[in-house]
Amino acid sequence: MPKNIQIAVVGSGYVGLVAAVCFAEMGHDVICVDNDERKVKALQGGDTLIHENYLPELLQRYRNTKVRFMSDLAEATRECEAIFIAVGTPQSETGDADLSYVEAVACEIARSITSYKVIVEKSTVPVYTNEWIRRAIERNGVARDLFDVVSNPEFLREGTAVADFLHPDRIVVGADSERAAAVLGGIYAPLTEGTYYQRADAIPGSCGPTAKPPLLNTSTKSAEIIKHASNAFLAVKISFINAVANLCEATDANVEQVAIGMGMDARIGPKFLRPGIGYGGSCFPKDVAAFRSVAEQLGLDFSMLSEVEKINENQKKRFLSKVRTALWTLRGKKLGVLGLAFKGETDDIRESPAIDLVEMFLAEGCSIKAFDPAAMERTAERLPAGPKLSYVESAYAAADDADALLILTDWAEFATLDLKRLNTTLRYPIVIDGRNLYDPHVMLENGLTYISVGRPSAIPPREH
Ligand SMILES: NC(=O)c1ccc[n+]([C@@H]2O[C@H](COP(=O)([O-])OP(=O)(O)OC[C@H]3O[C@@H](n4cnc5c(N)ncnc54)[C@H](O)[C@@H]3O)[C@@H](O)[C@H]2O)c1
Ligand SMILES: O=c1ccn([C@@H]2O[C@H](COP(=O)(O)OP(=O)(O)O[C@H]3O[C@H](CO)[C@@H](O)[C@H](O)[C@H]3O)[C@@H](O)[C@H]2O)c(=O)[nH]1
Repeated sequence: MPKNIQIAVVGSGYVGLVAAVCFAEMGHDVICVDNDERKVKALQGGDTLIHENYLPELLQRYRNTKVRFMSDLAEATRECEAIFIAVGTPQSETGDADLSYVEAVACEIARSITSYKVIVEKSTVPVYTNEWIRRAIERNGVARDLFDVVSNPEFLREGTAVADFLHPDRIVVGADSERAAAVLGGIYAPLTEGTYYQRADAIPGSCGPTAKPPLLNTSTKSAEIIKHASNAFLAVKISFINAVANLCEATDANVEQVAIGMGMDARIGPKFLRPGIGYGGSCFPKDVAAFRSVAEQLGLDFSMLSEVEKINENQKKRFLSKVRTALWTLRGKKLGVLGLAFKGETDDIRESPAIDLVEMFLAEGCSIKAFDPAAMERTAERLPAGPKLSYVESAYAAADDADALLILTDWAEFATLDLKRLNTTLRYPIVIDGRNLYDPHVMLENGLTYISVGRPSAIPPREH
């Protein structure tokens, strides 16, 4: 029977908050610490602050009981055996990960250690950070036998964060001490022993009642590299398929068919081969840059990653050119925009290619009516509404009297629009889709001119 462990999670953002409620769901007692008092109060009051499936239910179930929110890291450190650091590691001006938040937390933890603690690096950090945290804690006068630092990278995706956390493909624990590895083994035991999945009220996901996700024990450095290498590899896949999509456009081939054919090879796999306007979000852009920077600092040539970044940037420019070609000119054009978040099912707009494109179209003299099911409030803080930009309440309001409708985010609801209604709402029946959400035949049948990514310009007959 897995035992209940006292856990502190520092940072209550996308990773910290999800980890905190999921650890409670796994049976542990959790203190979630944030130095943003406003967030702490909101969470104590039951406001999730971010848009994630299952998060409201879990927060409601455990808030102020098995998950307590506070800003006092010293108290949390004293009470808990394992302390997960889940604060931001944004990109610095040089491309490196900015580790100042991690450092501040490590030093604050060090000042409160009086008994053995496992400090867990959950934030995404470059190789050697584990050693660097350890030295920072020692410099604060903590005896070496009073703590260990473990690397336990997180692989959840936004939008499916809770299900991903509770149904991981793998759990990676990088530990240079058996004692610390055993604590982490205990924390994840409800998943690795499968007891969680036998519960009738378990959050559904990929692991069925008999599943047991593997826990991979590694060195701390290997764990750190696993995280950066995994994100960089996924970014490679996306840029690769985007480059193939461009080749398909040049030859009137169909990238969707090409991706299916490639993905059927078990060595390649079908996932992360969706072409579009490029990857965004708070992870891939910064993690690819940080991994490239690590290689540079080690004197190694990993220029492949610079190419990945270049292709990614270029995808947005190609999309803009497509819209320009379809409308002859951009100046003065009225565009309906569907999607502002960096991907569907999230309200996160960090490094969103959709927002980059909105800014590019505004700079070209277009006016925009934009709709996103969850990200409009955040976008309006960055790009306030004005004479050229308005935020509207539905996809059809965005399309109303527009010269073209652009699909920039792959929200599920954008894939099931009433096409007849769109046709009559738009000024010109043109849909330019940066996410390939529609079958071109269906668009044609509904009288819409449809332009997407990596598919033939003239629509060939339906395939049966
Ligand atoms: N977002 C994801 O999908 C994802 C997935 C896997 C890994 N990661 C990594 O996890 C880390 C966190 O990412 P995030 O998206 O949750 O970030 P976030 O910005 O949403 O949340 C970070 C939180 O840390 C808090 N914080 C900062 N300094 C603090 C301090 N000194 N004490 C207490 N709280 C403090 C902030 O107030 C904020 O609430 C990053 O390293 C990221 O790369 C993110
Ligand atoms: O085939 C694809 C898949 C994704 N994307 C884009 O890539 C970006 C990232 O998507 P996704 O990976 O689903 O979202 P994240 O929440 O950023 O998750 C990534 O980044 C996290 C933070 O490190 C990791 O934990 C996850 O494993 C990793 O998938 C988004 O802009 C997507 O639109 C594509 O263009 N094509």
